[in-house]
Amino acid sequence: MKAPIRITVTGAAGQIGYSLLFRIANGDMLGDDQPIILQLLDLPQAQQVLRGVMMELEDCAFPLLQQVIISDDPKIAFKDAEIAMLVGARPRSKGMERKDLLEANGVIFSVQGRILNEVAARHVKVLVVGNPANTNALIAMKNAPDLDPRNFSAMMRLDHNRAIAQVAQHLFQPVRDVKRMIVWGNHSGTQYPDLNHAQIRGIPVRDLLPDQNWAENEFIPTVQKRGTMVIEARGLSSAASAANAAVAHMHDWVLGAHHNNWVTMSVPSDGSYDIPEGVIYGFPVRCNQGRYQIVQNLAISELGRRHMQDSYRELLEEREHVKHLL
Ligand SMILES: NC(=O)c1ccc[n+]([C@@H]2O[C@H](COP(=O)([O-])OP(=O)(O)OC[C@H]3O[C@@H](n4cnc5c(N)ncnc54)[C@H](O)[C@@H]3O)[C@@H](O)[C@H]2O)c1
Ligand SMILES: O=C(O)C[C@H](O)C(=O)O
Repeated sequence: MKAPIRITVTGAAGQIGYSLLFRIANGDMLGDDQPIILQLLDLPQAQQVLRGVMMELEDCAFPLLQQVIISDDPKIAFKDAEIAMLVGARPRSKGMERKDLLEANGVIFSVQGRILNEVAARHVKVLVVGNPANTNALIAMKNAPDLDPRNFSAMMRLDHNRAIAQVAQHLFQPVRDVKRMIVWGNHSGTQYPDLNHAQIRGIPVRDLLPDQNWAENEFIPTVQKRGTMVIEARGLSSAASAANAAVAHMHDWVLGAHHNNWVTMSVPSDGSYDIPEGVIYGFPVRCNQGRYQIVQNLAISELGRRHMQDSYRELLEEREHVKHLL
């Protein structure tokens, strides 16, 4: 029997939390042989709801779930955490851009970064979901100087999955066969979903497209705007698909992606693809034994480069806006 892993989930009483916790407790994230302890954080006014969520977790009698701790104190919730899923933050509503949330949400991540630095396990893996996710992850990372920056990531997996689904649907192909998708940049309208390296059973997706203009005219804008379309349809931002992406992100980071595939993670830039250090940026990565490596030497078109630099510049603007928190 393995030792249990402590997993912190913030915003655990919220929408994403309600879809996420049961998947984690069922073993979907860390495997069906890995016992877990859930440490759930939410605001004082959400504690009653959180107690209800805890009761439901208990009522599932998940064999892997050893303990559930609920708290409104981040020092308790992050204590010895080996995995931290930072979901707790305000979502945008109709008509807002994700970066409009920086004012309201940025400070949450400076506080939580400091507390992670103080009380979490030194090898904690951090995934920031709360928007604007890339810049919030940068804030958390900068406030945790004793932790390895490579332990911090932001979620682009939902965009990655959306891109795969669009290609699979367009070409009437099974989702599982679409490999080597990438979504570069920021989790925002400037992201660059790139199918130029994607393959279906080894055949380049580009060679399968009946209309070469589809990528630029339909695929890219559809993926870029998908979050907005969900908000317009549901009146609430995506939750189950976000939780699913968070589970997949952490699963692949810890246990490796299936079938030698690569996945998109937003991670600290290291100069790869002319994206200078100093932002958290969506890159294609391979994961192995709990570590990720940015996939290198991919050819990027002129148009692709422009998209990638636009998204980089937007991240610089966001960083400038929160420089007092870094
Ligand atoms: N990166 C992505 O792909 C992606 C996808 C979907 C949603 N999101 C973002 O995730 C965040 C959460 O979305 P949601 O739909 O679950 O929102 P929600 O409003 O339903 O839940 C958020 C929860 O966070 C809690 N919270 C707020 N501040 C907190 C703090 N300081 N500490 C702990 N908990 C706190 C709230 O009380 C609430 O329970 C939003 O910012 C949303 O925009 C990101
Ligand atoms: O769009 C949003 O605000 C929520 C989330 O980031 C998404 O992509 O669905």
